[in-house]
Formats: sequence, C-alpha cells, structure tokens
Amino acid sequence: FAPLTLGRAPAFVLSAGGFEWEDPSEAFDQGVENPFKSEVLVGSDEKIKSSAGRLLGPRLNGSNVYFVGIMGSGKSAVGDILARRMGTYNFLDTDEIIERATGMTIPEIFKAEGEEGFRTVEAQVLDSVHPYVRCIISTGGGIVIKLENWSKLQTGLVVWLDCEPEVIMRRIEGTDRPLLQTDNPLQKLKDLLAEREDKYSQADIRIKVTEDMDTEHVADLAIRELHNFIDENPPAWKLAKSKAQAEGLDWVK
Ligand SMILES: Nc1ncnc2c1ncn2[C@@H]1O[C@H](COP(=O)(O)OP(=O)(O)OP(=O)(O)O)[C@@H](O)[C@H]1O
Ligand SMILES: O=C(O)C1=C[C@@H](O)[C@@H](O)[C@H](O)C1
Repeated sequence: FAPLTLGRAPAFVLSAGGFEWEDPSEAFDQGVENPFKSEVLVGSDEKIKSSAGRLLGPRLNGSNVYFVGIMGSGKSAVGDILARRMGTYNFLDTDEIIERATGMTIPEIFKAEGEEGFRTVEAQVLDSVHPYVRCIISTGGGIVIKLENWSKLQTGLVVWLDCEPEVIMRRIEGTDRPLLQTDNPLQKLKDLLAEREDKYSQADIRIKVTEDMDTEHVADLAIRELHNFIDENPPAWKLAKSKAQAEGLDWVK
C-alpha cells in the first residue's frame, strides 16, 4: 500500500496490521502545550493568560466548542469573547441564525409556530452548522431537550455555563424571552433548570458562574478548562504512541 498522504510528503511512515500510513502526530501535533502547565512558556500569570486563548485553536484542531446552559447564563456574551481571544475561530449563535434564516424574531416564531415549531427550526439550524469547523457556538437554552441534538453537540466540546436563576434574573429581567412571559419568571427559570439539569450536566466541561464573575472572567475559566480537558482526553493516536514508547516498541519506522 502507498502511504496515505495528508496533503504533503509524509515524513514518517507507520506500519501496522499490514497497512502503512503517515505518523498522525506529524499532521496533528503542532507542538502546542497547555500554557498553564508548560515549562517552556514562562512569564507572569497575566502573560500566560493572554496567550492562552490564542494557543487554544491549534490544540482544538478545528473542533467546535458549544456553550449550553439556561437562558441568560452568558453563552452568547462569553462565546463571543472566547472567539475573539482565540483569533482563529468564528463565533456563531444558533438563536441569531434562526432569526436571520426565518426573518422573524424568536418571540414571533413562538407566537406563530409555538414552541414545537421553534424546536424544529432550532434542530435544523444545529444540523446545518455542526459540520463546520473552527467555530465557537452559543446555543439556545432549550437545545438539549431534543435527543437528536446531542449527537450533533458531541461532535465538538460542550461547555455548560451553570448559573443560579437568581443571578440570571437580575441580568435579564424585562427582556422579551418568550418562556419568561409569566407572572413568576424566576420560578419558570428554576423549573426549566430542574427539567434540563441532567442534560446540561452531560457537558464535557461545567463552569460554575457566580455573581461576582464578569464575562471576561468566565471566558478565562473556559479557556483554562478547555486546555485541561484536552490534556485529560488526548486523541487515540497520542495514547497509542506513548504506550508503544513506554513498552519500547517501534512506533515510527
Ligand atoms: N458573567 C456575567 N456578568 C455580567 N453580565 C453578564 C454575564 N454573563 C452574561 N451577562 C449579561 O447577561 C445578559 C444575558 O447574557 P447572554 O445573552 O450572553 O446569555 P445567553 O445564555 O446567551 O442567553 P439566551 O440563551 O437567552 O440566548 C446579557 O446582557 C449579558 O451581557
Ligand atoms: O431556554 C429556552 O428554551 C430558550 C432559550 C433562548 O436561548 C431561546 O432559544 C428561546 O427563547 C428558548
């Protein structure tokens, strides 16, 4: 078999099970380490923090990051900051795409088509955006309700912004979110959280957002936790390589 090439001449050729292919570390490992744990990157905490966002893109290798959580938890505000800090990722917001695609506001869609109609469009939008790469995607608070949406979210890394309803209420009181047009919006938020909590908690990363944390601070935490998640969940080839090396076996011929 001719070695598989990934757009350029292979530097190393692996041979396993009768097949030969290029060492995937050549294509995927860009030598970028977790800046919070790196011995190469030295400097003040502030300096490391400022480069941490920029260094996340190469380590994510194109994988999307999805923010989930109850409405008002900061998914759009924090997602936008994260994409700007990374520099190489785009920011998308499923609620905003729905409004642009339908030419209607979310309250108008709820009024005309009901919640079920909104959920159908929301699933269609997620279906069309999830094949893109290098995106930070803020999702609608109810995206986790439909099981079919989970398989799409799990093509990327999922971050739950876990924020108390009381804190959220103080931020979004008086806005036109359709599900909160009740006599007791705080109770409604609590009920929604109780219904969805077991779904949100399936996220890869959970960030506890408290009242004293501004959006920049939450973005800092998201960056740190994403770097840590990548360390703790290395791709299969990386595990195989270190296992082979530990056992003194040939990995690269
Ligand atoms: N950590 C924070 N500190 C202060 N204000 C915040 C914080 N997070 C979000 N906000 C503010 O709260 C409001 C709601 O935030 P945002 O729209 O980002 O939430 P969301 O999770 O995207 O909501 P939805 O699901 O309804 O789209 C915005 O005005 C935002 O600026
Ligand atoms: O929690 C929800 O169900 C919603 C959250 C918003 O982001 C919007 O998607 C819409 O208002 C519904």
